[in-house]
Amino acid sequence: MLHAAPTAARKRAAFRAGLDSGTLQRFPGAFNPLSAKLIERRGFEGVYISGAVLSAELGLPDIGLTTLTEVAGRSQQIARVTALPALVDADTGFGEPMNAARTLQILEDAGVAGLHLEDQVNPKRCGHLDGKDVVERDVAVRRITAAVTARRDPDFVIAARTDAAAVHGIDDAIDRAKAYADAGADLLFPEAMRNAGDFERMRAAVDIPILANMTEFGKSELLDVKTLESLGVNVVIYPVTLLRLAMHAAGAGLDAIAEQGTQAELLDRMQHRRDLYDLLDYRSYTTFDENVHTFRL
Ligand SMILES: C[C@](O)(C(=O)O)[C@H](CC(=O)O)C(=O)O
Ligand SMILES: [Mg+2]
Repeated sequence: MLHAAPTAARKRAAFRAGLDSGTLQRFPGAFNPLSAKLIERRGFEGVYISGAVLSAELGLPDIGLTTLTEVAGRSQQIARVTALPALVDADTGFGEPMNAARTLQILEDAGVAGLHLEDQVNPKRCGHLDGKDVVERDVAVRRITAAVTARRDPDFVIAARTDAAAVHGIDDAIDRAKAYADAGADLLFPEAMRNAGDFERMRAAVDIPILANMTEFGKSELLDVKTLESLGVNVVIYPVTLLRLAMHAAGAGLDAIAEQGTQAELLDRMQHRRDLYDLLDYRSYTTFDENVHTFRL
C-alpha cells in the first residue's frame, strides 16, 4: 500500500532477469498509475511508459513538446505504485548528449527500471509516421555513450532505439543497431519493423536483447507473442493499446448517455466500485488508519 513494495533496485534486477530468461517480457503501456496496477494484477511482466500516451494525456501530439520534468514526474507516479519494472520512453534524451546523461539520472531517481533513447532529430515524431528524420549515427552513439557513462545503478536498463529503418532502410538500421550495442546499450529497440523478416535480420545482427513495438495503426504487422518469441524477441510493448481501448469505451459511453439520458444501461461495461477498491487495496488503508489511531492512544 501507499507505494510499491519492492525497491527500484529489485525491480531493475527483475527486468535484467527477465531479459536473460528467454521468455518474452510483455510490457503494456500504462496510461496512468491506476492502469499500471491493473497491468500488474493481470500478470504481465512490466509496464511501459509511453511518450505518445503522455503527450496525448496532455492533449498534445507526440512531437517533442513534453519536457523531461513532465516525463520524470509521470514516471515516478507510475513506478511507485507497481511492483513491476517500468520502461520509460525518453525520446531523444531532451537535447544534446549531455542532456541525455542528465535525463538518465533524473529517470533513475524517478524509480523506473530503464529508458529508451532514440536517434531521431529534435523535434521528434511518432516512429510510425512519415516525415521523421534521424541524426548521424555518430551523434546517436554519443547520446547512448553519455547515458551509459552517467548511469549509477548498473542494473538500470538502457535501450537504444533506431528509427532509421523507415528513413534509410533496414540496412542502415542494422548498422546503427550494431554501433549502439557496441556503445553499451543493453536492449535494442528497432522502430517500425515491417514484419517478421525485419525482426529476423535484426536478431541475426546483434547479440543484445531486442524489443518489439506492437503499436496499432502503424507500420508494423501485429505479431503475436508466440511469433515474437520464436523470432528471439525479448520484450514486447503495447504502448498506446490501453489508452486507445479506454478512450474508445469512454466515447461510446458518452454517446450512450447523450442518447439515452442515463448511464443505467452501461453498468455491466464499467469497472465495478468493488473492483476499483480491490485494485487500490482500499482495505489495507483502513487497517493502516486503525493502527495509527491505536498507536495514538
Ligand atoms: C512507442 C512510442 O514511441 C510511444 O511513445 O509510445 C510511439 C508509439 C505510437 O505512437 O504508436 C512510437 O512508436 O513512436
Ligand atoms: Mg515515443
